Amino acid sequence: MILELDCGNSLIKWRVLSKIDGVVASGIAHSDDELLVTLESYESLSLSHGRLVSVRSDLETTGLIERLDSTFGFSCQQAKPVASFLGVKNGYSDYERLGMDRWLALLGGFKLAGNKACVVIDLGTAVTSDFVDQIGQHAGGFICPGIPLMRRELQTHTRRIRYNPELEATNGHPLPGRNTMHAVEGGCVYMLRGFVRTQYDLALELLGADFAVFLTGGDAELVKDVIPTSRVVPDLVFDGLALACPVDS
Ligand SMILES: Nc1ncnc2c1ncn2[C@@H]1O[C@H](COP(=O)(O)OP(=O)(O)OP(=O)(O)O)[C@@H](O)[C@H]1O
Ligand SMILES: CC(C)(CO)[C@@H](O)C(=O)NCCC(=O)O
Ligand SMILES: [K+]
Repeated sequence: MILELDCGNSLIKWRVLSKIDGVVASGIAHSDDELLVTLESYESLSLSHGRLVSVRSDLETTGLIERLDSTFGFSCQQAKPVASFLGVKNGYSDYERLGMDRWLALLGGFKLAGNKACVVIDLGTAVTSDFVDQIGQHAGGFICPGIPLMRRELQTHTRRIRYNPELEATNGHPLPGRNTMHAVEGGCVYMLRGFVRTQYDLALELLGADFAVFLTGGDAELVKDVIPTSRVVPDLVFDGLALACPVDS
């Protein structure tokens, strides 16, 4: 079985693939410790390979790889930056600086689009967009705060925005807020929706009319109706990870 890890800034998303049954287990962990404890608690998992993408520091990432090796006895492959792969050309002036989660989602998106132009928007802690044209040239993209960061900044830099967001999850398409919590949570959703709309307009200019739009990340559902032709692909980063780190055997 193959362990796949997406180590983001706030969470580690993990899943386990079996050759025969596909995804047999998945979850999120808030720390390396939690991840290892969780994985060890599954008696039915026999992990033989691992692959990982990380936007964390090299020190943190190597630390996790070493702990996985000593606990389970396999060395986890790490997706590393490359200038081009599978027909996609990294558009950053310094390709190593492009977040690996963005690069993998882009590889996954271009393949899913049938090697055609696409826009990939990842709505998580941070929100990112990336554009790739029909010949696989990545044009670059944008990074902006996602809902958790917007919410936290408002609470940190004002005196009277105080509420517990856990009381009510951000909802789909809110009406004007009649209390602070609804005003902020709804406002953040509209910020994302506005961003997604502008990315679509920009894609029309940059890519012409024929492009696919893929949405991924925890908040993709909140914006999907902004672009009716868009597809929500929750595992796009994992799809890209499998392309970048194939496991044979
Ligand atoms: N089960 C869940 N756990 C955590 N966040 C969730 C969950 N379901 C939806 N969300 C939403 O998803 C967003 C986080 O998305 P995602 O997990 O894609 O973040 P991320 O950018 O990958 O984070 P990281 O910085 O860890 O990479 C949050 O705004 C949160 O509201
Ligand atoms: C933008 C994030 C934080 C999104 O997870 C990640 O892709 C990252 O750390 N990127 C490095 C900076 C860049 O992509 O330009
Ligand atoms: K992410």
